[in-house]
Amino acid sequence: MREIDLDRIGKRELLLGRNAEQCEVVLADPIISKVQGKFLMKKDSVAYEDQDSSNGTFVANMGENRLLSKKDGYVELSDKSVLRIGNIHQPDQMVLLLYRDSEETEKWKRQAFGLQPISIGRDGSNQIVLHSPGVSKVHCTICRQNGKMMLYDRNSVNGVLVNGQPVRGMTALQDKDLIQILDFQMFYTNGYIYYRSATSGISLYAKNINKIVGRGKKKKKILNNVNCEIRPNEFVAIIGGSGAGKTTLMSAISGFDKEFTGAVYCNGVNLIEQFHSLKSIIGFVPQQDIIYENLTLKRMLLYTAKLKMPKDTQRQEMEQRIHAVLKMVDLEEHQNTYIRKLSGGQKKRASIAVELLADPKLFFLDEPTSGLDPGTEKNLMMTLSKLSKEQNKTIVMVTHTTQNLHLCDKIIFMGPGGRLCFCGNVEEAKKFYQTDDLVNIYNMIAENPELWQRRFEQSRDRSEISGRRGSMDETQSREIAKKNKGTSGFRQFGILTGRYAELLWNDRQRLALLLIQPLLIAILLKIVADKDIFKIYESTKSMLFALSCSGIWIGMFNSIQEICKERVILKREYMSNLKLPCYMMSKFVLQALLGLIQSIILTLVFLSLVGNSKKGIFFSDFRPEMLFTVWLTVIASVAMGFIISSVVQSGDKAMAAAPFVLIVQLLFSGILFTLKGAGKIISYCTVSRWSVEALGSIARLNKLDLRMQADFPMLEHEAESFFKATAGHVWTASGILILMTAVLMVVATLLLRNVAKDRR
Ligand SMILES: Nc1ncnc2c1ncn2[C@@H]1O[C@H](COP(=O)(O)OP(=O)(O)OP(=O)(O)O)[C@@H](O)[C@H]1O
Repeated sequence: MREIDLDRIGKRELLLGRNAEQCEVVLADPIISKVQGKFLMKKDSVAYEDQDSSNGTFVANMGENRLLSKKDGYVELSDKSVLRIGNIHQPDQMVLLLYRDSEETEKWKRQAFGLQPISIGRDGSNQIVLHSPGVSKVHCTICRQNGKMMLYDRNSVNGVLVNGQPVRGMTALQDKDLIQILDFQMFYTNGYIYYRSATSGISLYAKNINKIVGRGKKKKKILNNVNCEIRPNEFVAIIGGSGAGKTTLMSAISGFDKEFTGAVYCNGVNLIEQFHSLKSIIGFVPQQDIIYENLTLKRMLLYTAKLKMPKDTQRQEMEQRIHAVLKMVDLEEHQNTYIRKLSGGQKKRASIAVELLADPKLFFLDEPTSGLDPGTEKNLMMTLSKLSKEQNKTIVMVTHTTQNLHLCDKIIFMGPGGRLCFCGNVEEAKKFYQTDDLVNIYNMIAENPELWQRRFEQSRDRSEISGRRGSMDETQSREIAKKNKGTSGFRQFGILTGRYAELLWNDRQRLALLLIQPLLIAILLKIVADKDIFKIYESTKSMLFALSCSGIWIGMFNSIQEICKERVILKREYMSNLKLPCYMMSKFVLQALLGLIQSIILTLVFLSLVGNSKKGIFFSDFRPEMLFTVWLTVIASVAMGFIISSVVQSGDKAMAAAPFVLIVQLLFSGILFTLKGAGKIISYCTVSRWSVEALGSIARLNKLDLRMQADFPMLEHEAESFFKATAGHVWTASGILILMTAVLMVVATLLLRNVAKDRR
């Protein structure tokens, strides 16, 4: 294995071949032609052209996988592009060239195969140790079996790619195979694994990005043919006027918005197609904070670590990582402070800390400096700049500020209509726009964005190599590697339930209100209740209806804001690895528990206040049965609340939708009106109907005297099938309430999938 530093040769054009007299890069291998290819060293990048070699050059680069010949012209190389020369099906007759674009601080190491298998993982006991929280303790092993080298994925969280293809369980390794774990690249040849235990950063290349929204006359282009390149470990700011498409561009190049045309390559791999494999190396901090106000900073980070880090991560390792991350964002002394008590700038840094936990190599931030004072803003920019250089991170942020842009390696200037009007460093921008003040550029672009977009493209084309774009348009997409098992469902459910319980508990004031509410309602019900309740039909029926409505009210208001208020955090976690059914179940289980306590307070206090007890359908006392029915009413209403909460984007909108749902429950319960036709059908779908039906049956309404019977004893009380006092009937009504709850929860979970489409 040889390493060749192309920059050090110091020429613009470098020939690659066997002939030492002609070529600057000499590979004395018979597979290589005398002059095989040519590297063109540009200011920011390197391109390669095959020189009519006898074997051609096979390129695997930014979605391309093809054999090059001279007529293909130059191909732009990106970081970690792979060139293969010779017979790619016979590795012993093939030369493998890996192109790395970033500064390498570490030499390639090699691990020889002995009798024992080679294990690769995060833990120090492995032969090859990869230092990244996203790597599992023992990620994979390679061993000799029946004369073959076999690679076994040890059920790792983030999987292994061999030659760009995900390994499912195991695969046989061939000589010169490339093994990739997150952004660690290794290769196998001649009985050795060559690797680097430090990563070298992620490059990003956006090609021909267009995005159109709206239909008909409202159709508009919000990204207009954007092309840009971000090199490993660069700190990049996307700037431009309001509505210029900064956030839209960032969502597209981060893979968080997939609805655009064009392609984004992350270290040469198509980001959208391989998002599932790559998402663990991506961090995204949206405009709103992605932290829970009612947790302490450390607890927040601990829950996130449990969700994001591999399940074999020990508590001590998590603590160490949390400590390291808090240090990076300078919040160590606030680790035990409740997030609600942190300042705006500290909260922003806390959101960054949450994302840093999984050690993302590609980090996106949407307006992290908005609302910060100039000092805090500068500190944050310096922190980000330091992170990009010291922690090998490629950082892209949207910002409105022009104050500290000199800290960035590159600025991307967006103009109205989603036009890219500049991409380069601050000094180059000033030179291009012939101004000393970046603020002037905003005005110049606003006046004529088309002109500046055209000028910038022309200036770029002059320094580009003709044919580059054309050749890349023939991109062949690779198979999607859907491999990210993440934390198991049960584990996630446990973590999310723990976090939600802590959040409920920490908001003591709200919890107290939720528990006092049923007590007050029970007292109010007693005040309006007739003395002859449970003796006279009419007053009992009205009271049971009121009890049922109270249950519906309590359940819905428990849950109606619980999802929408944390939608931004949910979106971020969902895009990472959160499983929505686990999330919904964690909410439901705790809401059901809370609902049980509220039902106990409401039912038992009310029944003891009215002082009547009766024989139940199943037991000698009807109270447990009444309580159970009220509880079923509450949890079905909790599920109704979840439906509203998963559809709307904010608590205000959820509260605005609530009266409509409650009115439907009142009108179609079958108590206030005699329903026929469509009304009857709707009533079958209401919680109130089945709740009152079960309560009325348990209270044996059919057997109670009508009020008129006091004056006219011969009058008969006709039994209604609605309140048939049989065990079967009570079971049916209760079963329907349970079924409704299950259906509503499934619908709410399905609806919640739209969270991925939220704009921010
Ligand atoms: N899904 C969408 N439907 C309709 N219009 C959209 C959609 N997404 C974005 N836009 C529009 O596209 C334009 C660019 O939006 P974007 O949020 O990217 O701008 P921005 O540069 O980040 O603005 P700001 O600096 O104000 O946050 C805006 O005019 C916005 O209204």
